[in-house]
Amino acid sequence: MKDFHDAAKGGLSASQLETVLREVGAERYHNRHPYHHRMVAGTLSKGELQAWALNRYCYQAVIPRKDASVLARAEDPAFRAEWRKRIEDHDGEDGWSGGIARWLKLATGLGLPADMVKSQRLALPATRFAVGAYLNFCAQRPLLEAVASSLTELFSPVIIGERVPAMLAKYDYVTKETLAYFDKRPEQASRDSDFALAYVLQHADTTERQQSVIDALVFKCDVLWAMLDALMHAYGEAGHIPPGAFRPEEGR
Ligand SMILES: O=C(O)c1cc(C(=O)O)c2c(n1)C(=O)C(=O)c1cc(C(=O)O)[nH]c1-2
Repeated sequence: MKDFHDAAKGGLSASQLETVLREVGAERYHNRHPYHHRMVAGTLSKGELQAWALNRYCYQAVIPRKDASVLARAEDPAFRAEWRKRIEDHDGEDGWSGGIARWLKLATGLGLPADMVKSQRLALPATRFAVGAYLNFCAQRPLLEAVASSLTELFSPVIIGERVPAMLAKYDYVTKETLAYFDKRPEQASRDSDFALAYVLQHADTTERQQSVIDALVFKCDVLWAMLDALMHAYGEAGHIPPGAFRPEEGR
């Protein structure tokens, strides 16, 4: 395992920086997590899949809020015009015709009541903390780091490409309609991450800034990783469901 804490030492060219950022993804993105491996192997119980969908809803719900905080600090109108597409993707025209609504459909398609998912009350404490940390990071760190923290999206088409066919093949109750959220994501993620990567490569123009964008991406991988760790601890072998959190009706 590579340690990225001084990966920018001595300064990097733009293409070297891009290489390091991609290495962060190759080593630390959540497609390497055992919960994901179990999902694509078809060995998660329905309760574990429901718990994943329920908890991931908290992440989906915070994305447009963190994007609004990025937008609020961007001084360049062209940057804002590009970045606001992210909010439109998730909220749609009326709040409930975009990605958040499609994620809700995914959760209800797995048998969860919409109100329960939307309330976020039964999410794991660690999910709420991880998602809150992402929101705070984007609100408090410099704009460049907030943009860099979105670069996990460079790798999301890969995990979606692993997840969707496997879920359709391995779980007979999962339908294409339930997974419609993912139909648009790879295209949206590529558009967004191309823009974010170009911005980061252009603006990370000192060794210090280069290290800060690498650290931001590592942090974001940790957010996604921590969410799957929490699911595994609660719903996997250990079975330590925290008080007040979602309890699958069926046993494992
Ligand atoms: O399915 C996934 O594994 C996955 C990962 C990520 C990501 O890498 O952050 C995002 C999404 N999905 C996603 O659907 C999404 O809208 C999204 C927005 C962002 C972001 O950081 O701005 N990441 C992601």
